[in-house]
Amino acid sequence: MVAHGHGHGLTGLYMAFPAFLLFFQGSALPASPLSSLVHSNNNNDGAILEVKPLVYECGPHCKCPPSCYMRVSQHGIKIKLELFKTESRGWGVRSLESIPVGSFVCEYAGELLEDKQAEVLTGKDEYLFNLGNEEDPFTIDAARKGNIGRFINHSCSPNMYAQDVLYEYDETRIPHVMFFAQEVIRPLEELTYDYNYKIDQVRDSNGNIKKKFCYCGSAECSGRLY
Ligand SMILES: C[S@@+](CC[C@H](N)C(=O)[O-])C[C@H]1O[C@@H](n2cnc3c(N)ncnc32)[C@H](O)[C@@H]1O
Repeated sequence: MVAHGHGHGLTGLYMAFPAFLLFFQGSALPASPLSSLVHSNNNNDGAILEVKPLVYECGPHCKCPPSCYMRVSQHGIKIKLELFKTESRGWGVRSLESIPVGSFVCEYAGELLEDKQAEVLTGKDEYLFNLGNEEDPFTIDAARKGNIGRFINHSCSPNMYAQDVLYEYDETRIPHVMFFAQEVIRPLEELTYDYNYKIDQVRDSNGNIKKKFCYCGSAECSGRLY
């Protein structure tokens, strides 16, 4: 399987789609979600300035209003984004406006797969995002259903990071994957994140190492996506 994703560089990404919601019906929230919040570097403007292992936002069980500053990424895309054709990497996504550092940009939406399901998918693995739990791996598949997040390309010098976020349930194996700006992003600059592949670790169904060149154009480019 070829999926990009968190930390492990195994292989791809996910929004709350119906299958996922059904799966989580009845999941319990922690007794006090606020007590589990990662507060540091989350300022009153709703900016998260560096990636955290996990961020709890306020959820349906909190008494705070929808405008609460602990509801950073759950209201959807607020920035004008544009899909455009890149020269060498297919479709890409750029912002039509300036994005302040730490701002929420968009979610990676798709269907939730158990890793075993993902393994049997063939030919459509470029839209897989691995949620990164080694023992209980889940994958977000944006091949058939997804949002604009599925068109965001990889860069070896990315301007966004993927942040795990929970708010409406407490299932740490299946967080929302939310993209935040890790620097000020200028208008018309392409949005990118690090797919986190490990070179020579991606294999085809026969066990042969797969190679893909990286065309991110960064001065720090490693030359290979995987
Ligand atoms: C999640 S999709 C991104 C959207 C894709 N460009 C499209 O047109 O649908 C991932 C695929 O985009 C291409 N891609 C993304 N970043 C790339 C990069 N830096 N260099 C080369 N190809 C890239 C690869 O084909 C990769 O498998």
